[in-house]
Amino acid sequence: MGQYTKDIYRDPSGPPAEARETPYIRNFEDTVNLIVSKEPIRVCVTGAAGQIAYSLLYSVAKGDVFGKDQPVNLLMLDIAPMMGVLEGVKMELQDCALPLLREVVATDDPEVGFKDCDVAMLVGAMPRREGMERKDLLAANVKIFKVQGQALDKVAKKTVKVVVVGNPANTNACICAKYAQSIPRENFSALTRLDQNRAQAMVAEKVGVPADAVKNCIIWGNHSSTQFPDVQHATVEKNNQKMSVIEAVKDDNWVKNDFVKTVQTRGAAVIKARKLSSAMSAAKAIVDHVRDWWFGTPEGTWVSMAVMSDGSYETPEGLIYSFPVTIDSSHKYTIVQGLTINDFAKEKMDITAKELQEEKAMAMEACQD
Ligand SMILES: NC(=O)C1=CN([C@@H]2O[C@H](COP(=O)(O)OP(=O)(O)OC[C@H]3O[C@@H](n4cnc5c(N)ncnc54)[C@H](O)[C@@H]3O)[C@@H](O)[C@H]2O)C=CC1
Ligand SMILES: O=C([O-])CC(=O)C(=O)O
Repeated sequence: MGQYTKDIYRDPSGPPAEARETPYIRNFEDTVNLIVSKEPIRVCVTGAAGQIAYSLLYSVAKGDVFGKDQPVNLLMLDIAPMMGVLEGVKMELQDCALPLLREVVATDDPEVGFKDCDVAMLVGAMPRREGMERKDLLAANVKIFKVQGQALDKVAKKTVKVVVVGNPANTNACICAKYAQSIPRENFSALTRLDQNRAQAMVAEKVGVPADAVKNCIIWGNHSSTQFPDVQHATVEKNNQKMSVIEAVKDDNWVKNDFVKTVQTRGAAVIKARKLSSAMSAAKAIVDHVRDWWFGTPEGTWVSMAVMSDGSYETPEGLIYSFPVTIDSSHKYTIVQGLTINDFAKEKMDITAKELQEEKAMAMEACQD
């Protein structure tokens, strides 16, 4: 056993000696050996001094995303005035004494933050306040993603997986990919998992089942109030019986109106109540998004990710549009094909595509100067 393993055994918070003969401890030893033998991966979180990152960093460092046997080096990026705060976050992470956490870097230089990174979680940007739409942040935020795209292009691994969270997330991801030409476009995504989780939880409450009994809700399009949350192909398990959500809910009016509107405006409702935008639920959604990208989706299940459109479902190519995807064990996602799109859905999907086209045009212009 290596030095690191011995240190864990000396740790008073480790397993009691009398428990070492139990099957649990044999598993513990296996896990420790795996941790010792695996190379750390490099994970960058931007906006690391902000509120989403405060939850997210802990989840990443304790193994919720990349597994309990995968060591991580955390690269935390924020802007110069936040370096003092970031030092505090770094101290707290160290004080958690997490066995998977190896190196912690705090920096305001994107080329340091993205150096050789395997995964980049781009959270850092200005959040909206009450009364704003996410696209109102475009002028302020889009240039951040131009600079970060250029830095990723220069120093990140070419296999880096990027998830953009900072709003307007889809368009920021589009700009980031554009300025990182040496990295495949498929490696860029934007977060719509929070919308999916909201939709799933809302349906579960309506039907009276736990959230994980609801599967395959879809978010189409933009992470904005034009997104289309769609349960036409979703299923629910109730009393050991699997059925379609439409059948379980038995309320077409709710599905087409209240449900859609509530998911579309949930972010604004949280801001109104908290005077700050969603943070805990956003961090949880980032964990879900990246974990599924890393490990793959379970058989028969798809998840929503905003990815580069290839024209599927007649969406304009070259937009970062949210689709249902399945993911294999080699981190490759595939847009689910062949779903029936009725007239109601088609109309909603076109509205959100149009908004994304407009945002992209505005973003390209903002990046010229
Ligand atoms: N896609 C989604 O589902 C969601 C997106 N968001 C968005 O995430 C973003 C972050 O939200 P919060 O953490 O609540 O905001 P926050 O204001 O608490 O933190 C943002 C952090 O980003 C930093 N930052 C600003 N410019 C930066 C740059 N160029 N490089 C690195 N860091 C930079 C700030 O200094 C700050 O520490 C916002 O744009 C918000 O609208 C929030 C919730 C959900
Ligand atoms: O609404 C916002 O501005 C923050 C966000 O993206 C969300 O909560 O979905």
